[in-house]
Formats: sequence, C-alpha cells, structure tokens
Amino acid sequence: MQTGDIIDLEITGIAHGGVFIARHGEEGLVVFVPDTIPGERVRARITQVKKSFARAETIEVLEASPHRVPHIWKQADVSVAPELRPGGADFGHIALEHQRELKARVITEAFDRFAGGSVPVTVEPASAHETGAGYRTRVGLHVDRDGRVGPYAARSNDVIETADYPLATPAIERAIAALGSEREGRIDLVHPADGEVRILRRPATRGRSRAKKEPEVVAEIVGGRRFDVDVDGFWQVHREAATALDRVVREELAKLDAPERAHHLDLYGGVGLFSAALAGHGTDSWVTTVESSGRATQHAADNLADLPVEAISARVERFIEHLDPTDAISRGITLLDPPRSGAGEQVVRRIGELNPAAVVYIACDPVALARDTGTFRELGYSVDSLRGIDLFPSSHHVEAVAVLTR
Ligand SMILES: C[S@@+](CC[C@H](N)C(=O)[O-])C[C@H]1O[C@@H](n2cnc3c(N)ncnc32)[C@H](O)[C@@H]1O
Repeated sequence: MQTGDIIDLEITGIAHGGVFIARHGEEGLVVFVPDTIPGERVRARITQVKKSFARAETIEVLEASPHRVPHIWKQADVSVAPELRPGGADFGHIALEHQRELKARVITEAFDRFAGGSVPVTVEPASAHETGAGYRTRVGLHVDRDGRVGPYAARSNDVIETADYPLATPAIERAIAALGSEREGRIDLVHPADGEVRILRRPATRGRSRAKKEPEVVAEIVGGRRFDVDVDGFWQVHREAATALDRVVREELAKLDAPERAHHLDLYGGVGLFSAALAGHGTDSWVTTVESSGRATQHAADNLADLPVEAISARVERFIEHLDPTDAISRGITLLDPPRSGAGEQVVRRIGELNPAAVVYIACDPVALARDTGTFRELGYSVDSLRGIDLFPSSHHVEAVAVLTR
C-alpha cells in the first residue's frame, strides 16, 4: 500500500479524535478515515502509510450507514474535494442521536484502556431543543496572505472560504458575512449574553511584539448570576454549555451527603462558574477557587463577592502541594476542570492525600479523564457517576463529568 492508492474499506470502529477505523489487507493494517461512520463501506485515498497504521480520506460512500444525514455544513460534505472541506464539523454528517452514541463509545473505550475498566455512560444533549447548529458563541478564523478569511481545511493550514458557518450563532454568521478582505493573522468572534458580536482582529506581527491592550470585559449569565469574563478569556463555547454544566454539577452534588463546615476546592476555576454551586453544598461551607490567570481570578472574586468564596491566582499543582490536609477539606468536594491535557498524576495523587469526600471531575478530553480516573482508582476512589454532555454537537468533541468517592 502506498500514498495515493485508492481502496475500498469497511468501517468497523471509531477512534478518539474524529476518525474512524478500517482494517486492510491480510495483516489487518489499521487505516484511520474521517468523514465516514462505522458500518459504512467507502472508497478512500491513502494519504499516509506508517509501519503500524495508515491514514486515508473518504472520496465516495459506497454503502451508507442509516445514520448518515446530509452534512450540516455543505462545504464539508464528502462530495466536496477533501482538501476543500473545512475543519470543525467532523461529525456533521451523522444523525445527532448517533453522534452521541458514538461519543459514549469513545468514552467507554477510553475507560477500558486507560482507567482500568469502563462504567456505564450516556451522552446527553446540552438542552432539549438541541439541533446541532447555531450554537457556537466563540469562533476563531484565520486570514491568509491574500486576505482570505475562513477556517483551516480539515487536515491542513489552508484557509477555506465558505459561504456559511452553520455551527456559529446566526449573529456571528452575519458578522462573518460582513467581513471584507482582512490583514493576515487571526480573527476571533465572540457573542456574549448582551447579543452584540465582538470582532477581535489579531494581525500576524512577524516577530514584532505589540503593546497589549487591556481586554474588554463581557458578561455571561448562568442561573440568574452574572459572570464577568475577559472577551478573550476562557468561557464555554456552546451557548447553553455553562448552564448545562452548572445544572449537571448541581444534580450530582444533590446526590451526595450534604456536609457541615466543609471546605470545597474549585480547581482550574476560571471566572468561578462552579464555585457558586459548590458554595451552596452543605451548611456553613466555603470554597477556594484556584486559577492561573490573574485577570480571571479577579473576575471570579468579583463575580462571587456575595458568597463564601476565596479566589486565588496560582498554578493548581503548586497551590495544592502547599495546602495542608484538613478535616474540612476531607468533608468537602474537590472539583476540577483542567485543560485538555488533564490534571495529571502529580495533581491527582496530591488530591488523594487531601482526601476529599468526593471528587467532581469535568473533562473536555475523555482520554485525559480516563488516565486521571485510573490514578484516582489506584488511590481507592471509585466512580459513582459518569455523564457525557454534548457541548460540541456536529464535532467529535465531548464533555464528561465524573463523580468519584472513596
Ligand atoms: C477548561 S477551563 C475551565 C474554567 C472554568 N472551570 C469554567 O468552566 O469556566 C480551564 C482553566 O484552567 C486554567 N488553567 C490552566 N492550567 C492551569 C494550571 N496549571 N493551574 C491553574 N489554572 C490553570 C485556564 O486558565 C482555564 O481558565
């Protein structure tokens, strides 16, 4: 087999990262293929051959899955040449319900491989009226040397011009349509709760560093509470995500014994989204939220000023290393919402020493969650509950919330 070969493949599985699995030849070489669905037969062009696997691109669907639907993004459809398909909607050709089944399968397989065994999981929509479109309140685009604006192609850094952006909120889609030729670099569009789209132009500076202006502060609303956040700071992308996660965390906390005088930790806390729920868990409890961005920490302090929440700007790994174990922490909840790479073994082991009654782990990467869960299990924690939440419909990404107790 070599690059450029065209072969027919039976798709048998799904891998992490939005690609599907076929086996080829007598040795059953694994071939990773995007734009297909398990159960399909496709014609594909080999794009890379390695010792233990190959990659291919789908050029034609020979036998379609009953779960195949017209792609939510016309430009990303399998009928378009692979190099002209934009990235970002790699599940856009799959019926929403089946997308969630596939995401549950990915979480299950990650737990089987990295967490010492799977636990039952289903993936829930962010809200009952999810359509898989019109949800992104944050969109990042690129501008190439010729001033063309768009996303990168699915597997390259070529900017693709496209007539529509079905995953973006309609207001962001309109703002993109009104852009002209732009300066090379990046453009981020942000649609906060006030409904007015902000356009952040970041021209390439080619080694020159620019004086950094203070970012604008925008407001988001969750459960009637206002959260100020820098316009370019971390906030969930899906317009319903923060509300859905807050609801799931509150539902999970309600299943746990309500402690008295507990000290809860909200690690990787951002602007304090989960501290509000934690502060209400048990009587006379208090929360320390820990976040590395100084500006986000200041917002957390202001956003939660009416609650018993202390906001600390620090790296989690350093902060918890120096935090003394107390009875109050062991009566409380330690919630963590780390970046994609996960918390890692050192942080998880230190949490084990702090010995909280329960750990609530919010994860945007199932493999990182599975690895860290494996460490928690070694430390004697077991998984009480695992829920997937579909905060990135029409893409392979999935959020998961795990509750662990000892
Ligand atoms: C996935 S976000 C979660 C934020 C918040 N929980 C929310 O839902 O809005 C991860 C946050 O962790 C922060 N962060 C990343 N690495 C960190 C570290 N080592 N220590 C503390 N905070 C960190 C980032 O700045 C970001 O705000």
